[in-house]
Amino acid sequence: MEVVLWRLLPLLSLLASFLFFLYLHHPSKQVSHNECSLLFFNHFWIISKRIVTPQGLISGAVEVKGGNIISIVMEEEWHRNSKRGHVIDYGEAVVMPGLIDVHVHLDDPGRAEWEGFPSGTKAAAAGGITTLIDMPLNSDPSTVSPDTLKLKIAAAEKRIYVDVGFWGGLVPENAFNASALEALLSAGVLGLKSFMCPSGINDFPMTNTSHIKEGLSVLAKYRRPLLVHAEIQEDSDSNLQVENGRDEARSYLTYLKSRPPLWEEAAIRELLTVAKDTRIGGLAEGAHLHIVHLSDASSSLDLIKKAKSSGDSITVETCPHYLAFSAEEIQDGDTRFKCAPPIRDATNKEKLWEALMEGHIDMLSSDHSPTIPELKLLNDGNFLRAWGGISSLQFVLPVTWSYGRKYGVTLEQLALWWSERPAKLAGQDSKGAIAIGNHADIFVWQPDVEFDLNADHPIHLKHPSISAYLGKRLSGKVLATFVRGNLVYEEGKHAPAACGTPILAT
Ligand SMILES: NC(=O)NC(NC(N)=O)C(=O)[O-]
Ligand SMILES: [Zn+2]
Ligand SMILES: [Zn+2]
Repeated sequence: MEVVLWRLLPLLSLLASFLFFLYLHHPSKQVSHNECSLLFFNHFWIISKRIVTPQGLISGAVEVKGGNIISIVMEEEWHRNSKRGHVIDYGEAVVMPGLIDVHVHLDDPGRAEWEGFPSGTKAAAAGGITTLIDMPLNSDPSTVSPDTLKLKIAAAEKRIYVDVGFWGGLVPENAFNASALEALLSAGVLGLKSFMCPSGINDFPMTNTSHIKEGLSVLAKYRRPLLVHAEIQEDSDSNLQVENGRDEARSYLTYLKSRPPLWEEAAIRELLTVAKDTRIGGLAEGAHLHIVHLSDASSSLDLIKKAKSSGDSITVETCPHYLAFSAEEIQDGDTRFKCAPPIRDATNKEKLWEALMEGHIDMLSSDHSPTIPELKLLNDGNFLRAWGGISSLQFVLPVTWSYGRKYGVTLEQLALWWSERPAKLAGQDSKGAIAIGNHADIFVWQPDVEFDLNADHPIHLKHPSISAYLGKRLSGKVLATFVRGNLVYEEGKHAPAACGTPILAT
């Protein structure tokens, strides 16, 4: 009897391992007691033939444990490797560092009906974005003090599916008050943001260069950036046309002429008078200036290039909508395309691509700035009165890729523009690259898979109808998104619980 038992033992243990395997892979077990992730494991390997690392594209495996990347091995080494754990093999699909979107308006708290943290961060996860930095305006109140930052953090609690940081507002009320700015920075905003023209939001008034100079001198101590909406309202013919008839107001050209490139150029010219303070040995050494959503690829860009070569600490972003669309294609009355600065002509678009490819534009951001469809005035089509802002968050990756292919955009460039440089701007040393020790913020996608962005497509944004990309055919399907090792999105499904981390600067 005893002998029989001994003989059966290997068989029994085989059966036990098989049952354990079934238990782990049973569909109902995919969602464990850990509701933050669609994956049961805390220690696992991601394998792919195409992993984008700072050293280039490799075929190999990324080991994730406790939310971090703990090792990266090449394919040859992997085959020699005997220590294995749970393995997810993505084959030819591309594994990249999660995108970091430094310019997002989620409008929460106070205007969550415009977007809000839950839908905004679900859309981000579905688009491969693992971290976003929320703008200080369009929420109510604006984030301009420690108390208003507290409201943001409270609103984000258990409602964010990806990591979220916050920019604070530099406004006339706090700009000349160094201790107020220090309190805001000490409370954890990653940097400040200001407008050189009216922002469209009453509790976020515009700043002039004196305010900005003061802001930079405080930011210098914290080594954090100032982001600037660089347009200065100059007189233009079409300012006078606001009261014109319905047809003029529906015409895209009327709107385009109301915000000429001169507005951007004038703002940047003024900005550069204080940007020199950021040079080594300057009054605000340690601070950094970042120009958001550049649209003008002519004189404005020339000024920025000159400032960079003079040693100013300055960077610039543009957005997918300036790279995808041109004024010529925008139909009159189609206010989905209204944003500031405006989308300019096709020649300008070509020059933006050229500047991006040549490295004069440092990074990309969505400037996702939605509202309720009623305020987009989609029926009326009045470009002068509609809310300005493009709705795009979930689609920035396929848009950059689809429209960039003819310019020869590479996967490494995508990682540079959408991960590495944004991480640096936001001071996130543990993010922005697939590297040992970093957070396991990773997404997996199939660049060649095309899809029609129509009503059948799962859109997680609160108001899909206002998206400028609706009706487009795009290339690049996101399969899976990991935030700090949690599988937060896979094939149309999100993790049950919202476990993103609010990021506060220390
Ligand atoms: N209040 C806004 O969200 N404005 C935004 N609007 C745009 N870009 O049209 C922006 O970033 O300037
Ligand atoms: Zn702006
Ligand atoms: Zn914005």
